[in-house]
Amino acid sequence: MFSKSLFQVGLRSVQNRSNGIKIMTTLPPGVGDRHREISSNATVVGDNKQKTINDLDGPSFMTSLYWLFGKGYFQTTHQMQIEHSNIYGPLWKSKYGPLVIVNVASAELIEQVLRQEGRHPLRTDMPHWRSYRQLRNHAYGPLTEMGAQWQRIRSILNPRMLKPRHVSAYSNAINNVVTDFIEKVAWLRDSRGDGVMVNDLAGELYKFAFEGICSVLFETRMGCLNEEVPAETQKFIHSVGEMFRLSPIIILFPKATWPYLPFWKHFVAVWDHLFKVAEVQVRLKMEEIQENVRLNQSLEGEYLTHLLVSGQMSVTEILGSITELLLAGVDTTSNTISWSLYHMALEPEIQEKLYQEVISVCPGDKVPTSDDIARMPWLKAVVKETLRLYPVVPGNARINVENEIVVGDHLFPKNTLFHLCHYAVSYDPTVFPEPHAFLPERWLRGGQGEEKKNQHPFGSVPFGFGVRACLGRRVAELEMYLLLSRLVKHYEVRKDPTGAIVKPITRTLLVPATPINLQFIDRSVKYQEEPMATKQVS
Ligand code: HEM
Repeated sequence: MFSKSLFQVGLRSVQNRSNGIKIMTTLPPGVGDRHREISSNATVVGDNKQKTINDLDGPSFMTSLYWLFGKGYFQTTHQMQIEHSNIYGPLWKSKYGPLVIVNVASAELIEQVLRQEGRHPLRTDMPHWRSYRQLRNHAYGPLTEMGAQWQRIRSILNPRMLKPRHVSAYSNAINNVVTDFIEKVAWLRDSRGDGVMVNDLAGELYKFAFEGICSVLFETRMGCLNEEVPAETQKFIHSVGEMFRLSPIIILFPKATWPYLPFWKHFVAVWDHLFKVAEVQVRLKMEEIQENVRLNQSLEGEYLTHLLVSGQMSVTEILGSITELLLAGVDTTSNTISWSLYHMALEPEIQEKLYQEVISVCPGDKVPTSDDIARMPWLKAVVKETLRLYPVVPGNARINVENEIVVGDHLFPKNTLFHLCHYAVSYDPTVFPEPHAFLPERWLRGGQGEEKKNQHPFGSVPFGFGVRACLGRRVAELEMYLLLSRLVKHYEVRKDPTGAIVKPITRTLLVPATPINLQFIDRSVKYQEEPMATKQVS
């Protein structure tokens, strides 16, 4: 009955369109007045015809291939977003064989797409990731699941990942990992960096991030920050990198050809390893729980214990979800922290402001808690600005499965594939003046932060928006805040005097193209030595 009435309303809107009068497009249930305003933009053009995908300009298949492989944008597709939006404007279509993608590169239009999403938003359905799971009879997790089943998984996984009360309970576990990382930096510097340099910081931070997310999910330590990293862990980190490297290549080929591709076997093998690591931990945790039950001991625990004990998901489902959480939790935070430190090394005055903020909130040996972090606006601004310049997910592909939608003055049918060009918008000078400059103050209230009032809220949405937004956001933020604040308190970070500028490339995610090497000067040693140095100079 409900669907029937929807159908009738839908029909009416189509009739309106054909009458050539101003259209009030049918909106999905639950979409408010704001969207009606948006829909009223769907005015009829002079020739009485509603604009559609056919009216969009954009590169043909051959032109797209030329850009990717002739001009060499395959690994800098984020940069291609900017170039194409300069040529075609904020809305254009790209063709890849039979696939037509509608690119959206303005804050207003991205807001329109995201606000009109239905109850079960869909990223590109990652058919190759799903194929692997079908091959091995694994369950889908939050990244790969769709529809009502996706919603069910999220409703189970969300509370202990996103509710502040639960997330702040992870502070101790993460702080322990941070303490080890600070020591590891000293060891790396002294044993491999001539007493001053840490080479390939992102590589080291991958191990930090893996250790951090494992300490949250499994309530256990994996030894990634030991001097010798366990081979299995090293292999996990390598497998994540390989999977992200192969993904954009495999997707270029038709599904039927995948099993015959020379690298498909490798793709399957790296996924096997990712699942294996999670499986070992799930099995160990189940044994621990059984032992506790046998001994009549409490089953208190955080993430994995909770999932296993609450019985809301089967073990296969838990494995599918935990593997995807692990996968999503490594490259994302580690790269963001690397870029933050890189910029602070390039801009010592920004680092100094952060240092002053941290020592005023946490003087002496005080280790920051989530409450302390709440009193560090500069720290948060540094992370926001980093994510603006380097959005880990530079472009997000979405499909409007549930409704036809209006974007700008175009009407798009159900199942249109949109590519949200977050990177291009992050560098839009009308949203962020001086877009290439690293200016954390643009996120602060007052002072230069006056700008903030004028900033479009969809100018930078690094964790996504709405029900399908990042599941690990709060944990990621906690990890980044605790690590950055404590690292900057302990060390002064300086740039590599011989180093060239590091640029990002896209490997599914946005990552540094070349290693980031930085000097780490122990602040306590520095301040003991500084008078000596001054004396020598005088
Ligand atoms: C700097 C750190 C991170 C950034 C910038 C980031 C960003 C994102 C973005 C943009 C999305 C897509 C949202 C959308 O489609 O609207 C996403 C999804 C997701 N993220 Fe994160 N993420 C980060 C860290 C993490 C961590 C640490 C975890 C795991 C604990 C995680 C788990 C996930 C999962 C599971 C999804 C899929 C959610 C779904 O489709 O329902 N992320 N993330």
